[in-house]
Formats: sequence, C-alpha cells, structure tokens
Amino acid sequence: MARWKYNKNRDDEYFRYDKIRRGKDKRKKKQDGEEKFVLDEVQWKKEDGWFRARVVEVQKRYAFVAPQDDDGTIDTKDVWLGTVARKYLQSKRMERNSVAVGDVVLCRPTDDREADIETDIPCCVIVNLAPRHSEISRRDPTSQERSHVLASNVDQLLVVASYQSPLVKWGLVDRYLVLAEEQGIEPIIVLNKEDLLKEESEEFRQRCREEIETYRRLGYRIFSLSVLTNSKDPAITEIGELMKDKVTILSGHSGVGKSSLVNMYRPEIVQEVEPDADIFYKGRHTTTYASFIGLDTGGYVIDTPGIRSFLLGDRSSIDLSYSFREFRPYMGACKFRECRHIDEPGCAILDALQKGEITNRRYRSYKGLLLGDTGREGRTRDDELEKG
Ligand SMILES: Nc1nc2c(ncn2[C@@H]2O[C@H](COP(=O)(O)OP(=O)(O)OP(=O)(O)O)[C@@H](O)[C@H]2O)c(=O)[nH]1
Ligand SMILES: [Zn+2]
Repeated sequence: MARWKYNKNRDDEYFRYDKIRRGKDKRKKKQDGEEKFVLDEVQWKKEDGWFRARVVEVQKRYAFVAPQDDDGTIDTKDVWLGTVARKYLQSKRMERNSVAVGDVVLCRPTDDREADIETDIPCCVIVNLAPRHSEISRRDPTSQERSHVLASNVDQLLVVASYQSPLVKWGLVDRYLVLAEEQGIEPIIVLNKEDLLKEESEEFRQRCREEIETYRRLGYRIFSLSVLTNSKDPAITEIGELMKDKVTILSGHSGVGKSSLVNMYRPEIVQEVEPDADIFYKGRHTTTYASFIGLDTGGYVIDTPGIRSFLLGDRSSIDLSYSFREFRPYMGACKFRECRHIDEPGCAILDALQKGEITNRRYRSYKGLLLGDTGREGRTRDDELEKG
C-alpha cells in the first residue's frame, strides 16, 4: 500500500490528486489515524545518560545505532548495539522489522547482559521511535501482507544506472522515481560508465540522449558521467554538493558503480564484511559495516542491500498516475474518474500519448507497473527490445 507523505509541493496538482483519491476511499483517513504506532511527542530525556541516536544498521533482533547531536550530526564511529524494547517488538504493525536504518530513536544505555549477547560494543535499549518523515519500503518477499521498511527519514534518492554492463533499464529508473515521488523526496539520477558509450551504436547513443532529455524536461536532476575514467568530472562535484547535509539513499542494480561513486566522497575505502559473521557482534567491524555512511563532503549515504532488487507493491491507477509527473496535468480530465488509462474511452492520458505529450516509453513503464507485467526486476519488454 502506498503511503503518501506529501509535505511539500502542495500545489494544485496535488490537491486535485488528493480530491480524486479521497473520493475513492473515504474511510481510509480514519484507519490511518488508528494505525499510529510511534509516539507523537518524543520526550528526549537527557538525564540518566539517555541519548538520541540514528539507526545505522539492522541485523535480525538487533539494531546498531550512532548518537545524533541536536544539530543533526551523527557520530558514525560511535556505534552502539541496541535491542528494541519489547513493547515495540510486539507492535501490531504490518512491518517486518521494528526499526529501520535512518530511524531516529531514544536509547537507554544498559549492560550487555540485558542485550543477551556477548559483545564489546556498548549496549543500549531502544525505548522510543520518532515519527518518520519519509519511508522507503518494499513488499516483504517472505510475506505479501507485510512491508519491509528499508530506510527512513531520507531526504534524497540517488538512482544509479550504467549505460552498459549492465545495460540501462529505464523501466527500473522509473520505478525508483515512483518511490521518490510518493515520499516527496528528491531523486537524483546518475548514468554511469559513459566511457562505454563509444563502443555502442549511434542509434543507442541517440536513444539514451533522448531518454535523458525526457527526464530533464520533467524537472529531474540527471547526470551522465564515468566515475572510473573521469573522476574530475564537474558532475561528480555537483552531486557531492547536492548530498551535503542531506541523507541520501543509494539505489540501483548491482554493478552499476554505486560504490565507486560513493567512494569519491569518502575519507577511506570501506571494506565489506559478511553481515552475519559472528565476529561482527564482537565489535571489531562495527565502523566498517554500517549502512549509514558519513561523507567527507558532508551528509550521509544509506547503502542497504535490499534496495537493489525491490518490488513495488500494487498501486492504484490514481496513485500511480500522480507519480508520473507528466500525467498530472491531465488528472481529472478523463471521462471516468477511476480511469486506468489503458483502453478506456475518453481517456486524457491516452490522448496526450497520441499527441506525443507523454512518451511511449514512459507510458509503457506506467502500464507495466499498473498491470504488474514487468516480470523480472525493472525489466520491461521495452528493455529487452533495446538490446537488439
Ligand atoms: N567502464 C566503467 N566501469 C566502471 C565505471 N564505474 C565503475 N565501474 C566498474 O563497474 C564495476 C562495478 O562497480 P561497483 O562500484 O562495485 O558497483 P556497485 O553498483 O556498487 O555494485 P554492487 O556492490 O554489486 O551493487 C567495477 O568493476 C567498477 O570498476 C565507469 O565509469 N566505467
Ligand atoms: Zn484515463
């Protein structure tokens, strides 16, 4: 179920969307209120050594947290092992994990006996959770009803793709954009491995240029670069600037160059460690594993494996249409209020498509997401054709 968090850009289009949506499901609002689990007013007790922290890593029953100052600075080198207080673990929420990377939590220091684990990392109990301003979640692969929150309180979504090796999947880029639009967080799109373009046909290059232009026209920030062969590219500096003082979640398929890009902004190359290795709990690798990475240019990047292969849950045509920016002006203009924009008569979207105001490729992304016929991750028939 999509959760809408529009707290900015409450423009005409949004109000129109909201009106259409509410007309469809009047009872929804009340339910939302009842589901509330987090405490609205978090009392941050400074006494007794209680401290505010950010969840930097979630591991089965434990969460690793790092203290956060009043000004938002997170000490990612001072990692604590946190156990979630039982009342949260027993929450009725349909979520796989009780806390997520990025959560702002209140912690009470404890000794490791309470944490029930042998460790030399300082231990604490997570006693409270602040309301999230954004939430990146996917359908839990182990249970259709539950959602798996991958990260929370993120400001930006960095979508990395490569032109080739692996081949760019525009459908997957769109899927990430839907996620960002729903949460009202700023997406930044990066197309990496520009150097490999010279081996491609002019037709392929032209096609890529057109796609990039489409995103640019829609107002998205999109960069084309090669981390490996041109580390002095001004685009790299510009992206670093955009990440300053923000929490950015990193997304994109395996092998596109996410780590290569993030390493441009990090003081040291961080070594990957087996997530479940026993040694982890002994404390030796805490600073090298956390999913919450401090950048030397300022800001933080969340790099969590789950986002690499996430599935969007089902969305209604009304919700999904709002996530495609170019569909918004036509909202409410279709003959039927609940038009899916597939084959309905008097459909304003199909009309716009006909007139070339919406590209075929973006429309196919929409259709694929609505009808759930994308098959494997981000792979639309269009992407398959692209290869040939
Ligand atoms: N040709 C070329 N190769 C690149 C470029 N940037 C990264 N690579 C290579 O692509 C491969 C994957 O890069 P990573 O940074 O590990 O990619 P990733 O997205 O972090 O991959 P996962 O960790 O599997 O998700 C490595 O062999 C890099 O050297 C580039 O600009 N051009
Ligand atoms: Zn329509």
